[in-house]
Order: sequence, then C-alpha cells, then structure tokens
Amino acid sequence: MAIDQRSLIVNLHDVKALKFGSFKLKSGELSKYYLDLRVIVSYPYLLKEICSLVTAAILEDSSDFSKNQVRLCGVPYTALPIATGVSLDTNLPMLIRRKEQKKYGTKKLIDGEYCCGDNVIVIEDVITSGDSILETVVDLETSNLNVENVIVLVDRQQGGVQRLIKRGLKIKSLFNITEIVTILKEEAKISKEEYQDVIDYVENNQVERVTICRKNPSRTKMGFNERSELLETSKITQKIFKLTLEKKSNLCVAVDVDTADKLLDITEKVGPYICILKTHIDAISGVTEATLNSLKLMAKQYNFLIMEDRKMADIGNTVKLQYNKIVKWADLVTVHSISGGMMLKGLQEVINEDKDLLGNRGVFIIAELSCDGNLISQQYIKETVKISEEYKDIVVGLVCQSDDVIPSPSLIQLTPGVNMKNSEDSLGQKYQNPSDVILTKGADIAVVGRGIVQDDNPAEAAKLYKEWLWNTYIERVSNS
Ligand SMILES: O=c1ccn([C@@H]2O[C@H](COP(=O)(O)O)[C@@H](O)[C@H]2O)c(=O)[nH]1
Repeated sequence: MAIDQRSLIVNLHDVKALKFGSFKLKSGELSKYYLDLRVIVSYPYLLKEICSLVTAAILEDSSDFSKNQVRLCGVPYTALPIATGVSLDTNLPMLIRRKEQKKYGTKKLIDGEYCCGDNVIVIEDVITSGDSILETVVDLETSNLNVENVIVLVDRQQGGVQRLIKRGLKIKSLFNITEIVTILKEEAKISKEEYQDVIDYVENNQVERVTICRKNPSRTKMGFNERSELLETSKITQKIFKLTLEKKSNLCVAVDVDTADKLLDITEKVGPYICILKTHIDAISGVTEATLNSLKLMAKQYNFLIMEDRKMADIGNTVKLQYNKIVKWADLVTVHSISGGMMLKGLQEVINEDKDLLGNRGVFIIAELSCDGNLISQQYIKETVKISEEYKDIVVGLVCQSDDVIPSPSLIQLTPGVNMKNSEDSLGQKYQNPSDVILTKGADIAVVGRGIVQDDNPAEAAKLYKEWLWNTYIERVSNS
C-alpha cells in the first residue's frame, strides 16, 4: 500500500473518523469500532485526498465503461460530498438520489440530468451488509438508469461485498477494516487488544453465514472443511485443511535465510502462526541432521507442515534420487511439471516404498510463477493441471497466481508473491497484498517470505499476516 494511503488512515484516526470501543450500529448490533466518515467535510485536505483516490479508482477502469453516458451518484448522505468532489475532479456529471420521493411536482427519485440507459457509478463511504447501496441502486434502476460499478471507501468485511457481487455489481473498495487496523496497530494508534477485538468481531459478525451443498462447487467459494470432506480429497490434503482450520491460519512462511541458526531462530518465532513452513534448504549453510531434527520437533510442537521448495524438474529417475533425501524430513515438496507425469510416478514410488509415508507426503506442482518475464504459457498451465489430476493421491495442489487455474476444490492453491509493504523487488518478483491474493488471485494458502523474515519483529509480522489472510479467507467463503 502506498505511503500516502497509510498516512490517510492515520489522519482519519486522528480526526476520529475511525473510533474503537463499543458502538451500537443502525441495525442495533454492537460493534467494536465505528467509522464516522461524516466528519471529513470539516477537513477539506482529507476530503480532497479521498476524492483523489476514488477518482483514480474510477479512471483505472474507464475502459470498462460502455458508450452510454457515465454519471456519479453518492449514497446519501456521507458519500454526497465525496461524489461532488469526484465529479469536479473527473468532469463526470452527478446525480442525487432523494431519500424520500418528492410528493409534489415531478415526484422524481433522482435529481439531475440523465437519459434512459445512462451508466451510473455509485459511491459509498462504508459497506457492511450492502443494504444502503442496494437501496440507491434500486432507485436508480427504477429510474431506468444502469448500475454496474460501485466504489466504497471501506469494506467492513462482513459479507456485503459478496452480496452485491451476487447481485451482478462490480465492487471496488479502497480499504478493508483488516488493512486499517493492521496499519493503526503498526503506527501504535491502537492497542493490540483493540486490534484483536476488531479482528474477532469481523470473524464473528458475518451477514447471512450459510453453508450450501453445491452440485458444481466453485473452489474459492467453499470452506476448507467442506473441501476436506470431498471424496477425491487425498489424505495429505485433508491433513492440511484440518491444520489450517485448527490454527486458523492459511499462512505459509518462506524462511529464506542463509544459515541453519537463522532458520531455527525464525522458525521458533513464526511457528505458532503458520500452517506450512517453506524452505530452500540447499541455499542454507550449516544444515545438519540435527538441524532437520530440530525443525521436525518444532513442526510437531507448533503443529505445522514442512515444505521443501526444491522445484525439482529432472527425469523421473533423477528426481527419485533427489526426493529420497528430502522425503525423510519434508512433508511437502515442490516440482516443475516440465518433464511430465513420469517424474510424479518417480515420487509416488518413493512414497510407496515406506508405509509410514503413505498419506503423509504430498507434492505441489508449479503451474505459474510470480516473477516478471517467466516463460510459462497457457498451454503449459493446462498440461500441468492435467498431470495434477492424474496423480491426485500425492498432488496436494498447484503453486499459481490466478483463481481460474485449479478446477477442483480438492486441490489447494498456494500463492507466493505476498507483501503488505512492497509491490516488487529489484529482481522481478511481483507482490500482492494479503486481501488481493485471497480475493482476486484465489489463493487458499499464501506464501510470505521477506515480508516476515526481514521484519524487525518476525513473530509480530507473522501474526499480522496470519490474521489478515485468515479474515480475508473467511470473508471470501461467507455468504457464497
Ligand atoms: O512463483 C513463485 C514460486 C515460488 N516462490 C518462492 O516463494 C518465496 C517468496 O519470497 P518473498 O521473499 O516473499 O518474495 C521464495 O521462497 C520463492 O522462492 C515465489 O516467490 N514465486
């Protein structure tokens, strides 16, 4: 997230637009925080900054707009000054929805000039259930206007976005509440307890939480519990789902360090917050049998699995030799699919040789890479998916970057390239923030490396990532 957005959140907190404590909402429900964005009209510099962000979000998608006239409409009342500012910034004309229909004269619901079929972008300050936005959308539609896009400042992550998506609307939110409290905690504006209260509140206050039995389930919409019960889910995959649910964690940490001591030190710190610990053991000096034993002990103590990210890519026989060394200590391993299915047969043979390993070892296949300029093509991805379906007893899932790669809910999407502060490194690595990686990219488990390992306080950073990722996963599967 850009620095100016971080300072905007801090400023909003300072002017008491974001408040923490116990508050009664319009619905009667008690909330652990309150967003009072009405106050921004008294702070023109904040209003201006918010309008610029909304303007940028609108212009980013301007190619989506159909040829019909585009107009703006703020949900009354808080979003009205924002819509006005954006209208002045973009030159897009504005409409005003009346809260009550005029009882005389034109009896209009909507004030302003428009033609039948014009497209309206709706702007709102906060979304909880989505009801207020829908009221405005319905009035616009009743007046023969067309609404496809909605921009909200803050998503309270209680399922409103999903409800509106189901209604066919495209929603863009500038911030969500997990991002906000994460930043405020980092900036020492709220206490750990206040942060945790909000995180728990979001998880326990989802609108319309329902479990639906689906004939054609969509992976990203299903909960891990439902997915682990599917017939085709392998034993090792079930074990991962169970572990994520027990620890409420879909965080995998990549401990990319250069010495065995650092490996053990970071593992001890992040262990309580992760479901998988990922290593590049061949890049670490001083690793001995004792190091691997300590790692295994910590995995047991903190209940996580170990994955060696070796990205094996040779012929079946060579891969078999390599895997014989890894299989003793790593529950999971990564492979490239470049040499085809026989290589997986080699891995399967290694596992089958020891009955204690059966159902306790698994493979992630690389289907996409997170770095710029990689050579993976659409055809390669398709063939990789095919191989994963053929070796379902040992393939746990795919390492990929898009939500449409994995067709089956019994396979797990592991996605690296996650960082809440940076958007890239100097060697082509591309990053998403935790919300995007779960909601847009479709990750089930997200891999964070330097964002945690190079933080001054890796334990604290792991906790923050864990909570952000898990809350976003809960938000994704609620109401679907
Ligand atoms: O496409 C891929 C596949 C694997 N990785 C690995 O994940 C971590 C990412 O580390 P960061 O420090 O968070 O960039 C690293 O171990 C890579 O080898 C990946 O980044 N992209």
